[in-house]
Amino acid sequence: TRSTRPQRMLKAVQKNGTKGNPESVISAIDYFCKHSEWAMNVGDEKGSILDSVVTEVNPSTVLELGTYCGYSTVRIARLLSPGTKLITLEFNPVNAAVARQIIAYAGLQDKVILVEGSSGDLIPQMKERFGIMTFDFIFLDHWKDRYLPDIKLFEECGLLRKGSVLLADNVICPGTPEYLEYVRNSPRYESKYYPAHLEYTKVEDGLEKSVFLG
Ligand SMILES: O=C(NCCCOCn1ccc2cnccc21)c1cc(-c2ccc(F)cc2)cc(O)c1O
Ligand SMILES: [Mg+2]
Repeated sequence: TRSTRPQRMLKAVQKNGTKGNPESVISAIDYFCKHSEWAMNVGDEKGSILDSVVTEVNPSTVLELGTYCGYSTVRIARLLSPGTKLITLEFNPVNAAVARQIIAYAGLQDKVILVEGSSGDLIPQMKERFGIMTFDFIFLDHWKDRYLPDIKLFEECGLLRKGSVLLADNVICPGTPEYLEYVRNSPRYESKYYPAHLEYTKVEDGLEKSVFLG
């Protein structure tokens, strides 16, 4: 059967990237998306904002919802302190298989735990399966209609602490209106919008950073 876009992206990384060099993997994916095929990675513009928030938080416990091809996984993992690992959830097994190879090509496989499944099933298992108490940093980049139910699940499962930072992609395009309304009106969060554009386009999009106040 015909290859998938993530599989073609992996080939481009292996051709144009340098093994063990995360920056070259990020550049190879951005080049592929700008010159060959658009793909729904967070991209370079929003990726720089992601980098700055991760650097500011310097998290010890990290969760990413929505691995896709591993682009943002590589962006985050390359900035983590030695010994820190990030957990990333991917629903689509074909994409997960590509992501594992892209993460390994970047040399970051020891900093990443990639779990296949849905957030609704896996979030309640975080404490028992991974020995997590609370998350310092969460990147939301999965089904846009799961952002709101999942933030409520984080609260119910006691996975947030005073100061936990949630960063959400695509709050304008495709959009997460119910999530935005919740975090911007809840007294339990301090939220800030970072304007940008949909990856590799001129379409308006942005990231919403929300700090849990306890
Ligand atoms: O849809 C998007 N992402 C989500 C993928 C599936 O995620 C499924 N998934 C991954 C873990 C996971 C865990 N639990 C449940 C579902 C779970 C997404 C879409 C666009 C986009 C914007 C404009 C367009 F014209 C077309 C597409 C841009 C983005 O940046 C995105 O992130
Ligand atoms: Mg996204």
